[in-house]
Amino acid sequence: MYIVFEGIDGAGKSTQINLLKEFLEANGLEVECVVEPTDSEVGKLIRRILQRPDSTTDHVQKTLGLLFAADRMLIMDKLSDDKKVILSDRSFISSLAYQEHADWIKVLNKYAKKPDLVLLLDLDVKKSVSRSSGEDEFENEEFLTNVRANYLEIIKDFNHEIIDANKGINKVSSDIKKAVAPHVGLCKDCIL
Ligand SMILES: Nc1ncnc2c1ncn2[C@@H]1O[C@H](COP(=O)(O)OP(=O)(O)O)[C@@H](O)[C@H]1O
Ligand SMILES: Cc1cn([C@H]2C[C@H](O)[C@@H](COP(=O)(O)OP(=O)(O)O)O2)c(=O)[nH]c1=O
Repeated sequence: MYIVFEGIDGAGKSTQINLLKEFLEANGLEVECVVEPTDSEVGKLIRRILQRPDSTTDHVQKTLGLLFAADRMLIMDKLSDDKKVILSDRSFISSLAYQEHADWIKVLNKYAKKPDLVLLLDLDVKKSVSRSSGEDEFENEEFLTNVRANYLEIIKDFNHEIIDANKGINKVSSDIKKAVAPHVGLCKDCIL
């Protein structure tokens, strides 16, 4: 089971992945977490490029589209372990939302694993900017407004749940557990 967390920067993906992992493990499931960009050589290069002042310009975005697709191929074996619940912080859906040029990005990611479930943590852009470190050029209001709109459109093509990420951490966590429970054979009504 490959469950992907998506959302703009600061939406709470890593916080919620940790909470869901604890919950699933307490219910006897084997869980593995992955993060994109990864800690591979390609992932390290991506993180450097994300900090360039011109990172949101068209050619740098296309460069990132290529690198993200390569980085994700390096974790394909891990994502394909059907005995585990894989919780992923981002996927090729991030490339569709951030890098745009949808047809080209789809071709580049032809061999990327398709998620069984996408949880879109939908956060107000202003909250995202105030939560983020400000280190990356990506974390600006205009850019993220566009990314959020892209997500709401793209997500329709996938089995998904939209989670209101503006709520407190515990409420978001309980909404996520309720959304995931039926997919992993747990009782939705047993979650507070
Ligand atoms: N529901 C929430 N309400 C308020 N702050 C939150 C919430 N979820 C996460 N945060 C805080 O926002 C910041 C970004 O959260 P994080 O989980 O790293 O987001 P992401 O992985 O999506 O970038 C962290 O400081 C985290 O503690
Ligand atoms: C996976 C992926 C991430 N990104 C961007 C989104 C983030 O701004 C950045 C990842 O940086 P990161 O600091 O990990 O952000 P977050 O905590 O919000 O996930 O890379 C893309 O533009 N395309 C992609 O395909």
